[in-house]
Amino acid sequence: MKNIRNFSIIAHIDHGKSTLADRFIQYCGGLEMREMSAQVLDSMDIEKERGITIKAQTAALTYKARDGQVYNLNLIDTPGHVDFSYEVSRSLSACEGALLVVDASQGVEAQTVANCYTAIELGVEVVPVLNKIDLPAADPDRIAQEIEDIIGIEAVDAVRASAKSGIGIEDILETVVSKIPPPEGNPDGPLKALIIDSWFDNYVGVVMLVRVIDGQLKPKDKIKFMATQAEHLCEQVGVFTPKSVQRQSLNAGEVGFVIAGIKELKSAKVGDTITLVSKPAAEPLPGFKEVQSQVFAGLYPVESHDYEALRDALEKLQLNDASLKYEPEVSQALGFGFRCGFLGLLHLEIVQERLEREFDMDLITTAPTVNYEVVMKDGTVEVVSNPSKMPEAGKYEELREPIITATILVPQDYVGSVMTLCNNKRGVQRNMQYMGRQVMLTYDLPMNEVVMDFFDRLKSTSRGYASLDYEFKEFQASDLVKLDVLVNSEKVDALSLIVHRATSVYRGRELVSKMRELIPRQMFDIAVQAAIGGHIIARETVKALRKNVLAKCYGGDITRKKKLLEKQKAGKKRMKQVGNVEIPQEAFLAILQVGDK
Ligand SMILES: Nc1nc2c(ncn2[C@@H]2O[C@H](COP(=O)(O)OP(=O)(O)OP(=O)(O)O)[C@@H](O)[C@H]2O)c(=O)[nH]1
Repeated sequence: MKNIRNFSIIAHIDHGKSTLADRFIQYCGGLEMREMSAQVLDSMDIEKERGITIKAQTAALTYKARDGQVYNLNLIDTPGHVDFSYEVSRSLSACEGALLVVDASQGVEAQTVANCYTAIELGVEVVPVLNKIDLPAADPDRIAQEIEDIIGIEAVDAVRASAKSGIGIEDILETVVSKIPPPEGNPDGPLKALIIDSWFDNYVGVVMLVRVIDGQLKPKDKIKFMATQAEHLCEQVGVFTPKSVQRQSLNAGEVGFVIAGIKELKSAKVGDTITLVSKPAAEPLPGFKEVQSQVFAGLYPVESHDYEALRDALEKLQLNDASLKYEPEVSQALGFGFRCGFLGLLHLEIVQERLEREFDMDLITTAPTVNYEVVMKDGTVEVVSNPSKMPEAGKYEELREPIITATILVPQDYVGSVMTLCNNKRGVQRNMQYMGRQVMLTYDLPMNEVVMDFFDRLKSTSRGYASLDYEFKEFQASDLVKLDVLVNSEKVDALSLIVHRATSVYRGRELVSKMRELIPRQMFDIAVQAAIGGHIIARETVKALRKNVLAKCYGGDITRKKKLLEKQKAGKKRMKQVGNVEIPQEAFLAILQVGDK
């Protein structure tokens, strides 16, 4: 075990984690620099197109160090986005060390800070690396100081590297060997293996990436999942190099994959402990958690006959994404669809995009919402995630909304505007700390304000410099009201919103005025109204159309006429007929464009 090193890379999105990982693979695989084209590296990363690593990948590397010994380096990749913090914590707890990769031209971001703290709490050795030193704007000395100020670890001597040009790669690997401790564990104890990640493979079923803490795991062993109590027969074990290579066994201290003929991802939950039926461990490894959806939205097919296809697509996506939840839902306005639960906004965006691109679905997505707790008169608590299902005012005792604690890291110049933004979003300041050039702000914020447009606004008020990390804190009673939208006097359930009373009138007005811009003119006047508890608070009219689209092409040119009709048809795709009015997708998300008072 003394020649094993298990480590992860903590880095903010785009700071170069994937590029660096590819370099390690290249270096340890013994390939010459010139043999490794950019394309080869890129093809290993299926998530490249989006630029975000979602599924943790791993690689077992063999490294001959300067001391002449051969080391077994297990690199465990971690997702880099705020929505996946639970996965990050599980990956980190499978490691003894983590490389903190910071872009030497950008500096430390809130997400990296949060992940570093998680690592430090888990007792993981954090080793800083300054990447992208090839960039003219790189200022490694200043960034090293920043790491010391903000994270509080020694960084002045951090390796200066460029993953892109291959500078400092060997130095990093040497630091991994010298600074990160080898794994400890009992090779003869009862098996305890932590599931770091799991995904579905069409040929072999569920593949689990595990870290064996104690004991040994071999094919034909009868295994048991301690959280779900399910039992399976281990069929195959092996490691990724990053190609999969079968092994006779996985031993204490090692990282590798396990295949056990499991058909459903939900039987192999990230964070669960695998043990042997014949010699079970007394207790599971700490830290297991059921992941909970934080953000919800309705997804509806534009064409109602695509409903079954949408169900199939969601089912397929769920095979590989256990955190995606969905259940059928009927909307008066939109017909049959699904209410889906996501880990966060980015997760929602990814799912939506995959449905549209990979499954060719035309969807109407409703504005994202959160879970509310409704305390009924009889004291029971109901959880409601769809605003249109919210009971009428007066029927319940109290409404509670989820509050998150947000950590924002921002350069001093933008502190003022970020604080204004947080206040507008009903934030309560908890802390403010100066750390070198940066300021760390801690706010309690209502999650429903954050899912709206908080992230975009944070970026725009700080010119992209502020970074955010958040975690759920608690449900808190709040004075919330339901805002309904009526189109030609018909209530459109899919447009209902929950808003705070203080801003409800303003939001209602802004919303209908935005919708007036977004709903195309039709052959008749369309009244768009906002109502709270039956009272109309705002009204706008989309005036009837006087000309038709073909009026522009006086007679003659048939191709031009066709083109216009085609264009109109394409534009129609993402519209939904509500009553006799066609409402485009953007109008369902109009609330996201409503600013603050
Ligand atoms: N100039 C320069 N660019 C780099 C370096 N390392 C990475 N990059 C570039 O930075 C961008 C992001 O790199 P990635 O490796 O994809 O970053 P990542 O942290 O893995 O990003 P996610 O996968 O989104 O988490 C890419 O365009 C890389 O080519 C470096 O050392 N120097």
